[in-house]
Amino acid sequence: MLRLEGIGKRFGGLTALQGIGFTVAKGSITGIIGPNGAGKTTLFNIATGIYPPSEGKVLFEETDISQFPPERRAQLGVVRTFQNIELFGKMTVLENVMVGLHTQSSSGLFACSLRMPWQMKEERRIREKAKEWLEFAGITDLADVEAGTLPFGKGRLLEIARAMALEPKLLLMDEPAAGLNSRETAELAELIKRIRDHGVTVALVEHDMDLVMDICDALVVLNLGTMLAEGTPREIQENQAVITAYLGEE
Ligand SMILES: Nc1ncnc2c1ncn2[C@@H]1O[C@H](COP(=O)(O)OP(=O)(O)OP(=O)(O)O)[C@@H](O)[C@H]1O
Repeated sequence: MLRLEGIGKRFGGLTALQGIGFTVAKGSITGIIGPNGAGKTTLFNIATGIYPPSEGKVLFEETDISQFPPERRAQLGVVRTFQNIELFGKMTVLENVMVGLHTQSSSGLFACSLRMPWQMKEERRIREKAKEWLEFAGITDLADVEAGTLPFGKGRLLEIARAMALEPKLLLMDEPAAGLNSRETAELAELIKRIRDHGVTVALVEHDMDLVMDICDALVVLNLGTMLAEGTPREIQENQAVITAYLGEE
């Protein structure tokens, strides 16, 4: 689904990544892990189009998207979530998902504000669709709550619902468990598995090892800008180089 080939990234004289190559298999939940400063965020930014790689290629379904900006990737089905949740705080939970759907709709926000009959119908369709995504994320009861007042964990679920409304083929998540307590993390884990079971491939950068080991089908371990290992969670847990890299950090 997503293939990285020989990815390198330099910031001035600093080599942040070198020779990174792996595939995110269709239908998988793939985790990218590694000690602090390993290059995870840099790799995530390259995969999502924040900046291009200094060398190598990002291929999505065999299309070279290395130079595509985030919007163009989203049109192809590569959608991301943010570590710092970016919601419209003054809008309700439901409206936040509706905004995402409007950007896809033929009429758009402006036309809908004119309230022509066919646009009203479109508006109703979008509202229904948005409700379905709230249900999917388990936050239906919060539909009319102002998004800015949500507890952090619910905000994250909303952000994911909004991303899912774009009907991605691949969802890239930047530290989805950051800032969540254990109950919220468990809720998140269930949602991410549901997303995979819904047919959406997931790749995530994450620090929470328990979560990663629980939900991921495959792991990629970065260390000091290079690839240290890849394999199943069990293989990674038993990998001596990985154990040394993590212990060396403490
Ligand atoms: N925009 C930038 N300009 C210069 N150096 C950068 C930039 N972004 C990252 N780096 C450097 O690249 C290296 C990898 O950083 P990166 O943030 O990708 O690691 P990380 O694995 O995400 O770390 P953490 O787990 O602490 O978030 C670090 O040495 C960092 O200082």
